[in-house]
Amino acid sequence: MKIHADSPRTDETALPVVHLRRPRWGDPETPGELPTAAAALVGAEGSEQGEDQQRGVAPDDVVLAEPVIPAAARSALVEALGVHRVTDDHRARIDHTRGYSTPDILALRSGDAGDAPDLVVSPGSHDDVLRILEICAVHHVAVVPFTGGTSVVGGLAPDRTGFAGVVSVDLTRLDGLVEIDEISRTATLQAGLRGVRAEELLRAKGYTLGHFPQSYAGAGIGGYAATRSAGQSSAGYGRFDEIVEGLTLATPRGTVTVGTAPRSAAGPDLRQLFLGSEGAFGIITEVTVRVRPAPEHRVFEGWRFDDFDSGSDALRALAQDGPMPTVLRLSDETETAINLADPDGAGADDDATAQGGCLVVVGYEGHREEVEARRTTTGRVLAQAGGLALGTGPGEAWRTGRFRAPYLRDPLLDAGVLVETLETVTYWSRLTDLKAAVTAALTDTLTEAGTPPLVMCHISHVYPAGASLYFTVVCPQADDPIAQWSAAKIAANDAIRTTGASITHHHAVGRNHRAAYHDEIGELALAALRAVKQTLDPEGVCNPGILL
Ligand SMILES: Cc1cc2nc3c(=O)[nH]c(=O)nc-3n(C[C@H](O)[C@H](O)[C@H](O)COP(=O)(O)OP(=O)(O)OC[C@H]3O[C@@H](n4cnc5c(N)ncnc54)[C@H](O)[C@@H]3O)c2cc1C
Repeated sequence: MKIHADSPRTDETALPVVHLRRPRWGDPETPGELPTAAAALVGAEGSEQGEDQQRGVAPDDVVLAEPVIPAAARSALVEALGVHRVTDDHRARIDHTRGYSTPDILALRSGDAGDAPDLVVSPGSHDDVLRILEICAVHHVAVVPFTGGTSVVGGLAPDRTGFAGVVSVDLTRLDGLVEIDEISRTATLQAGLRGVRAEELLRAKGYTLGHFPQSYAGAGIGGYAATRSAGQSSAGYGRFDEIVEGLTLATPRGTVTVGTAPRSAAGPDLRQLFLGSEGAFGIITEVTVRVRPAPEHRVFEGWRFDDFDSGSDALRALAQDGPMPTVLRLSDETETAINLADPDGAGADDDATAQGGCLVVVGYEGHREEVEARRTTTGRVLAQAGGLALGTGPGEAWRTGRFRAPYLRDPLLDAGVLVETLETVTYWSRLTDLKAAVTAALTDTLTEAGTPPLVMCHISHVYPAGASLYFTVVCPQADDPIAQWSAAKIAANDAIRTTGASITHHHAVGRNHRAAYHDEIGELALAALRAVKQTLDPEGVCNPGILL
């Protein structure tokens, strides 16, 4: 087995926009395949026959419930948007069913499209979105905003109990670069703009957003803002919420615009109320972001540390005392040994894995002289902390392969291998305990179920006070893989909350993390958020059951 030749092994400036077709990741014309070493690692060599059996029900054969939208709501939507912008087409409903978590993929493969929307509508303007919300509020129809559809936390599967139907609002047509303010270095982008296309439009003017989540091929601006997404270059460019200067929100009660100035003492910062609101307060239609000049030079390199703790100390030193590279990431011993930082090389030995220990990937972007100066001083800190320079090989392998890992999941599932990820964040002083607790929770639960896992972890985003941990879990699939993962995830969530960490650093809350999130913020804070929702969305039609 080999990775398909056309799968995107490239950097962010050359990736195509991918229109995701459920249930598989990426362009259906260029399916991912397992690299030989990875296939051998999971015992999936030559299992094409097994693959066909595991792929499950084809999307076109999934049986959908009849759409249950009130006739008056449907005709009002058609009148507002035009007949071609309102559809209950089978494939459109399937492609807007849930997101891209492993349970989402498995459910659809099993033929379960129970969360399919009744209608998919495509607004072309902010006013269209206002009108949709107004109509849905009147007819008590639930509304799901949909940008790229890459949610991994159940953010696209609202609780339809008590509602007269569910409408998915696909924002793809809101795909414009509204304006660039070159003096202030900001850009206003429409919410439906895909990340890849946004970067393309900005690069044409000499700028970059610097936001590259692993879901970059599919996710978009509205989704980034609604989930507080974090890109792989967050050390240098900041998380998405950190670069948002302002936004426009359509609600069933009208429009809210925030972000008069970059900083203000005029009351609480309302941008922070709407960033991460996951469609529960309304639909974000425009976002103004800080942009940077596109980098003229970049260098990515690898460093080796003896163990995770010494690598973690080195990252903390950089996060607290500088200098800060653009990308900074530490794989633990298991992830390094598997070579997960380079999906093509997963399971294979190379420079990064040969000597054991833990791999740190460090990337620098900017003006040439500044990059080289930062690289020298960062290198000094890493060497003093016990790091061994591995050169640019492992860094470049990670940079050009970093959008490929999602392509491995489908062939792994085809081969009967369960793979899923989860993430969390805590203070540096609690990081070791958090890693141990989550690893033990996942290992114990899946081992007791008779499917001992491989649990890998990396530090993906660092701050002066703490860091996020990202876990990847691989194990044989049980007869009911959704229940199998659900038990492991509950145990991991408990471990996260017991060690005082946050239930999510960047995947957001959705439906899957709702209970843990409510536990995390407490009753009073929850009541305050519900009061905001009640004000903006008195009928409660905006993404019911998501977040709140
Ligand atoms: C393979 C893979 C890799 C991933 N890697 C990363 C990563 O590196 N970093 C990261 O942060 N996340 C990652 N994610 C998670 C996901 O991509 C992010 O949450 C992303 O920000 C979602 O963007 P989207 O456009 O796909 O949003 P969607 O999935 O369309 O929506 C996400 C949520 O926001 C709501 N929403 C969408 N648009 C709007 C809007 N305009 N206004 C209000 N609410 C809205 C939706 O209803 C939903 O609840 C990954 C997911 C996958 C499948």
